[in-house]
Amino acid sequence: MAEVTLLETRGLTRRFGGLTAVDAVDFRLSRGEVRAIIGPNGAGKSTFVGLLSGLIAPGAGSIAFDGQDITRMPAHRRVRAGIAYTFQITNIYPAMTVLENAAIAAQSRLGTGSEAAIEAAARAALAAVGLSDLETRRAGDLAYGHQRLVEVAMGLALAPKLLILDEPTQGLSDAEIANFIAVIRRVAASATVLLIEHNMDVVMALAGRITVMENGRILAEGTPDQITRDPAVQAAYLGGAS
Ligand SMILES: Nc1ncnc2c1ncn2[C@@H]1O[C@H](COP(=O)(O)OP(=O)(O)OP(=O)(O)O)[C@@H](O)[C@H]1O
Repeated sequence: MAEVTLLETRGLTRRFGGLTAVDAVDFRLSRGEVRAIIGPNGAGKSTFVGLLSGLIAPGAGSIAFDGQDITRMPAHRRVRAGIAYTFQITNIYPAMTVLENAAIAAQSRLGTGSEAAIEAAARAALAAVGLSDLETRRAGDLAYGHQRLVEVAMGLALAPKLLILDEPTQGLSDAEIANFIAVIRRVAASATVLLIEHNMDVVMALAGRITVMENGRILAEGTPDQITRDPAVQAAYLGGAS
């Protein structure tokens, strides 16, 4: 089946003072993929996805998304264009219920028009992450792993074409990680997923393709199999550990 490009960067660059965090990156993501970005600390992964979401402005280069040049589009418009982004840190409204949190995200997509439609979209997002039973609980009272799932549900309630997750399994227990893998497999049926992930078990379980970053550049790209066998990747990142 022919691959359709959803997102493409050319020469994407961001410097912080003398440091080039993202260095002329050419990157392509196809519709329907689950792609993992891996690489050592400081490789530029978070900066790269920050450029994609619009939270960080590029110094040079371009970003095309869904056939449109979004290089200079502000972050809130990128969300409306179909890019949802969840952060490394929990980003929910703790005093509100789980359902209200998802509804806030759904409302930002659907507007204030139909309350029933907003609630239905919020409930569908909670069902997708397995949180339906907890919808009346205060989000701030939930266990950390469940709060992370609320965050993913908020992303899903935006009905994104692309869901970007920055270290989503950080701080989760093994059981929560197993559940998260199942959640993302479901999500991948309707959205393209771009995942920064340090846990290689999660990467291997989910990613169709892996992009390895080092020093702001793409060091390698390929299937999990190709990446684990790549000598340059082993030397730079996997350290022979896998
Ligand atoms: N706002 C900033 N100001 C100055 N330097 C920054 C800023 N943000 C990132 N950097 C630097 O840019 C480089 C890339 O950082 P980035 O957070 O993108 O890496 P990363 O691959 O996501 O790392 P980690 O896995 O630790 O999250 C690092 O050297 C970092 O210190």
